[in-house]
Amino acid sequence: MRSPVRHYVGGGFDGSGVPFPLVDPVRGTTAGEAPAASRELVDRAVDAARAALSGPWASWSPAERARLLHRIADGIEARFEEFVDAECADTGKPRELASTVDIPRAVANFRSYADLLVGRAERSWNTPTPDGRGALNYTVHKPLGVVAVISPWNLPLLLLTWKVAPALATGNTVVAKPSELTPGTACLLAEVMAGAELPPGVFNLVHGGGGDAAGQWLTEHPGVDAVAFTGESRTGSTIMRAVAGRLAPVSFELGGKNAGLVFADADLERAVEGTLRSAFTHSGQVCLCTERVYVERPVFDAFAEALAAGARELTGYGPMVSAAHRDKVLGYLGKAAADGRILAGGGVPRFGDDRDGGFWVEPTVLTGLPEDHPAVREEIFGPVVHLAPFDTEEEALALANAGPYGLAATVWTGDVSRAHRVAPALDVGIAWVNTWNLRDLRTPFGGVKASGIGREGGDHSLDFFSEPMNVCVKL
Ligand SMILES: NC(=O)C1=CN([C@@H]2O[C@H](COP(=O)(O)OP(=O)(O)OC[C@H]3O[C@@H](n4cnc5c(N)ncnc54)[C@H](O)[C@@H]3O)[C@@H](O)[C@H]2O)C=CC1
Ligand SMILES: O=C(O)/C=C/C=C(\O)C(=O)O
Repeated sequence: MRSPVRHYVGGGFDGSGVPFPLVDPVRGTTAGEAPAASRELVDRAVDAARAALSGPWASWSPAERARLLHRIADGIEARFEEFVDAECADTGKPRELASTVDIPRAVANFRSYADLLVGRAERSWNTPTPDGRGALNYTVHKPLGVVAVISPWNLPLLLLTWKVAPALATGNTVVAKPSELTPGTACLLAEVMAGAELPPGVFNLVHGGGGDAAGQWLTEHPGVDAVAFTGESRTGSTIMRAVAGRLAPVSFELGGKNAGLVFADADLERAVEGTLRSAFTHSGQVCLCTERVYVERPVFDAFAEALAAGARELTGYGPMVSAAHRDKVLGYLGKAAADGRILAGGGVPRFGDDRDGGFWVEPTVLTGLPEDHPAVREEIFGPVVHLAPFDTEEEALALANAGPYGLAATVWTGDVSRAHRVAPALDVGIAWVNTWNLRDLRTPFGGVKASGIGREGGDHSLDFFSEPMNVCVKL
């Protein structure tokens, strides 16, 4: 059984609220419960965050805030195995994934924003004036105020800390709401915060659902100055409407339907290995995963055969996060089976043990569907990839750039000129050439079209969470 999930408001833990069940995705059994925050508790969290803005936190220097971020990172490392346990219990993801990606990246999120903060430059300009004495203009960065951070269930701690770290680095106060499906590591993070000598109210955590629950009450709250959100594009639209009346800024990382392009000049083995990783990491439940691959016709059959064989051989993958999500993914597979061909997977694996009650879907390779088919156009967010051939570079680009999303893409080619021609022509926020998900936390991260608003990462996050103010001094 998990340790109790609690809210953290004004520097104190709080277990109030109607409990909702937490389900083990591996077996489908109830594995604990979490309290749903009342509207009154959400109000208290926002009030605590507002009050903390004018408390001792306001006078912390960037160097002090950077030291705090390192203390938080140290605190996560000190309880590393507990964090891994909680992340696996909530998501069902393989231990290997949580211990090499999710939890180390949460640590890196705090450390890298600490380092960026210390090295951040304030710009200045010498401005000529008619009297010849000039003026000095310089920029001061102020916090936005109370920031709501709303995060999804797929990479719970990674995506929460990706926003909490820069928000605190820049002097804001935070009210965080993790996904109701995966509250465990956020609660451990609050325990780490409680031991990190953070003034009360600087970091607050409330649990509960999205619509007509903690998420909505937070985004509609007049005391929330900005919203940073990762999740579904439709939820992003709802949140935009919620903040529109008070014109609060938003930073959104939303869905994707990411394309991979495999050219005939690519190292095919490397392209297959990379596509297995980009399609099936965390069973496809990463917004950056590849869901459609376009392969140059001369190598289509060889690529399809090798990818399908690789998918059939995959072991050690995890389940879908919930029964509802499993049913959504299987719904797409049902339609795809009727309208196209399944080259690998396509169903539910049988284990002959208690995992048969869990939310599993086989790694699946599809082909033969038209481009307007729901399984090719809509974000499935599961272990499903569709393959289609192309004949020219122009056609490949047109196929990749079609559709409402524009988050990420991969290009597999052995031709350097082609790589530099094709990658920038893709309508996405990030294009990888001969690799996937190689991340440098200083680079801009986000999507175009329905995949997001704004960029996070490096200075982009520090800029979003700050209000730049110009001071002009006549000399
Ligand atoms: N980064 C991405 O691209 C992600 C995409 N998804 C996609 O979204 C689908 C649904 O997953 P969910 O986690 O349910 O995504 P979601 O967008 O519904 O939820 C993400 C977060 O937003 C909150 N939320 C939901 N409705 C809200 C509202 N009206 N106001 C404020 N907060 C709200 C949720 O409680 C959760 O904390 C998945 O099947 C997948 O297709 C899910 C996770 C990440
Ligand atoms: O920041 C990263 O490296 C990963 C981000 C992934 C998402 O935003 C997602 O899966 O939702």
